[in-house]
Amino acid sequence: MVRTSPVVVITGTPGTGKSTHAQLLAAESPIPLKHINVGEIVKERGLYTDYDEEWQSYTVDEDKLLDELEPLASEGGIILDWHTCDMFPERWIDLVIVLRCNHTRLWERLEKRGYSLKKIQENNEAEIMNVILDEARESYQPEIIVELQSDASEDLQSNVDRITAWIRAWLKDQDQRG
Ligand SMILES: Nc1ncnc2c1ncn2[C@@H]1O[C@H](COP(=O)(O)OP(=O)(O)O)[C@@H](O)[C@H]1O
Repeated sequence: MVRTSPVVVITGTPGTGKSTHAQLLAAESPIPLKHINVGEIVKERGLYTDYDEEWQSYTVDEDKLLDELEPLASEGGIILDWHTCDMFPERWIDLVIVLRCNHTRLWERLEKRGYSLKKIQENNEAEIMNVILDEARESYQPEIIVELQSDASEDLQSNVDRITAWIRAWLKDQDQRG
């Protein structure tokens, strides 16, 4: 089944601005895009095997999660907002946005969110080490990966403008394919 609307992944270290971008993109997209906050779905629908107290995070049941997302992805017209991206089958994905944030700002955001020091350090280290960008590069073709800086609020609008421009081009390309 050929998708008539794209599947856009917005990924990045926690705190880089995934949900903020996803919400604005869903509001400004030229076609309806459903914002799927994957972390919320995992919690709400019990798509996990256990909860890791130390890291304050759920151990995701990958098979259950992919079964849950498969119909949405094949339909298209969704934004997959998650702090990891290597789990999604390549055939699902049309565009991968990797958000980046200056690690000092990221530290402040995660502190404000009330993360434990251990969790702040772990995520800060991941951002400095380009962990999510490397993960995206190992999982998808380079031409569908776009790295966007998300430090200041003006970045938000310019990033979403770039993504909506990409969506328009994708739609035109689909029309031409017939
Ligand atoms: N580009 C940006 N400029 C300034 N603040 C931002 C930006 N993107 C996100 N934020 C702020 O950073 C915090 C984390 O954003 P959020 O979207 O929840 O991140 P994530 O979903 O990646 O964990 C929020 O307080 C949000 O308002």
